[in-house]
Amino acid sequence: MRDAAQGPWREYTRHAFVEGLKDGTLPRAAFLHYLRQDYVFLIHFSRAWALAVVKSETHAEMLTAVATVNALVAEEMQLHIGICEAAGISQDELFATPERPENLAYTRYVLEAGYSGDLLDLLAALAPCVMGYGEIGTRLAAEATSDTYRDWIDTYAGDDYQAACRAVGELLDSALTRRLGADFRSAPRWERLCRTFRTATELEVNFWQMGLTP
Ligand SMILES: Cc1ncc(CO)c(N)n1
Repeated sequence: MRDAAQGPWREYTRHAFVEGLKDGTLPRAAFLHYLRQDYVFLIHFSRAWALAVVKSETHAEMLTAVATVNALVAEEMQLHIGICEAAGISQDELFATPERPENLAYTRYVLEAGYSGDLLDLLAALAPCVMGYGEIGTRLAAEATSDTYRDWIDTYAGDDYQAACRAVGELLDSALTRRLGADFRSAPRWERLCRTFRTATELEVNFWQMGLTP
């Protein structure tokens, strides 16, 4: 799926916003604005993973989806709450953040993929978010030249997040095999799933771009 989205994937994982996190040149105001939007993003992203529980067909699928909901709500959103609190933004203020259109477009696209499709359609839309941040985290942990955004980088480079990426990768592989067969890349649906993955990747690029314009 990533091979089918090469151009957008590179724009996503090497966006100017990401490079600013790496070398610490990203303005603090842009980072906090992004983080507030991302908190709202994670609310809807958690809802989409909860929909993955609804669309599961096996206990193993349910387990991974439920673990992802928990990791988002109990861990990743805590990072946002903690950083914002330290910057003087209360939880009430954070929760009341007005949603930017780029944010709304992305999360509702993902939810819609799940509402009208099956688990595969939903996972194809969810995968770029999970896997992209996993890639960005490991690269920045190795290449960062500043400690300014170290907390953020360490969250995505850390063992917990990386383990979640592996679990989601295994879920996607097994869900594809179960529904389309071992040769799922030759199935008629494959191309459309790749297109969904690509669109979600493009929406990630727009999300970073939004982050640069508070
Ligand atoms: C926009 C966006 N994509 C992916 C992630 C990773 O969960 C995130 N926190 N925000």
